[in-house]
Amino acid sequence: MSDIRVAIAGASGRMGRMLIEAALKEEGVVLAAAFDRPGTPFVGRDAGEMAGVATGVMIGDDARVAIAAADCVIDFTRPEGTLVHLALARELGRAMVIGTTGFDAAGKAAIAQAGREIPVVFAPNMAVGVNAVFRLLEVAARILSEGYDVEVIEAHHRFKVDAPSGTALRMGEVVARELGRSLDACAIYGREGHTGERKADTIGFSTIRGGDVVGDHTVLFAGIGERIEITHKSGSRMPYALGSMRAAKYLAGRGEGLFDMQDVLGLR
Ligand SMILES: NC(=O)C1=CN([C@@H]2O[C@H](COP(=O)(O)OP(=O)(O)OC[C@H]3O[C@@H](n4cnc5c(N)ncnc54)[C@H](OP(=O)(O)O)[C@@H]3O)[C@@H](O)[C@H]2O)C=CC1
Ligand SMILES: O=C(O)C1=N[C@H](C(=O)O)C[C@H](O)C1
Repeated sequence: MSDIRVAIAGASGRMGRMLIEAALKEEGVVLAAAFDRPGTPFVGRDAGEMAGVATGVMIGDDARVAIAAADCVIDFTRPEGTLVHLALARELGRAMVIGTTGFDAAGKAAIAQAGREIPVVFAPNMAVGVNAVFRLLEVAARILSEGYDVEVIEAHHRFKVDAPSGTALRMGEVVARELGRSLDACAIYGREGHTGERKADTIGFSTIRGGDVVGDHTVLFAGIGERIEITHKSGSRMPYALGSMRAAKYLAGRGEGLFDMQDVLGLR
């Protein structure tokens, strides 16, 4: 199989930099382009500069030119940016890996629609460990389906703009599905004042924001007399970037379809 040529969106962002570093190291992946919003100070500089490598690939500000130069665009930006890049990938017939979180229902529908024309991996967390936790949660929810209250607790850095995290929401969805519930119907996103007793069959979410926390997630199953906690802690963003490289390679030569990291890792 020939190398997959990737374009990195949001090249100067926290994930963009990590993705460039990973793409430069990953066998079977070639960094074809890197781009960011017009006006971003890094536009016009070498994409490898922050990783201390001269690549000859300059950070551009024209998404169309960058996406056209690649087989696959990897996007960790913001929903509004990702949807513009998605439209370009559709028009140009390019594959796309989407790590951005915080989409509304219309955004998710646009991604599903694009998956009917181009190959797309869309996942709230590309780390192998988190995807293993999704499977562990299915087992835990099945065994602890009676008499245990489910709470999802997540912590992230002060710069994160969406809450709860995409990963926390997916954890809630995994548990809700296993328990035969709809997350939309049973999620509680905050408590304040006289809340009354906790209702059985709800799934609660708690969000912590502070400092430089990369990303911690815990699902708590709280019973009478015992508690079970399943926790994942990120110490670096590199596992997200390496997972994204696996996702890009998974899409190489593949036809249209909407996939997630469970597909990429063969966990279905
Ligand atoms: N799926 C996963 O495994 C992971 C997902 N994420 C998600 O990835 C996303 C990015 O996170 P992070 O790297 O920390 O964020 P940053 O804010 O550090 O980077 C975002 C980048 O996207 C650019 N950008 C912002 N808005 C737009 C837009 N409208 N159009 C085009 N580009 C835009 C920013 O440019 P500028 O600086 O000019 O605003 C910046 O370069 C978030 O949604 C986060 O939740 C993060 C880690 C792992
Ligand atoms: O914004 C982040 O940093 C992260 N976002 C993703 C999410 O919302 O789940 C993944 C990871 O937790 C880091």
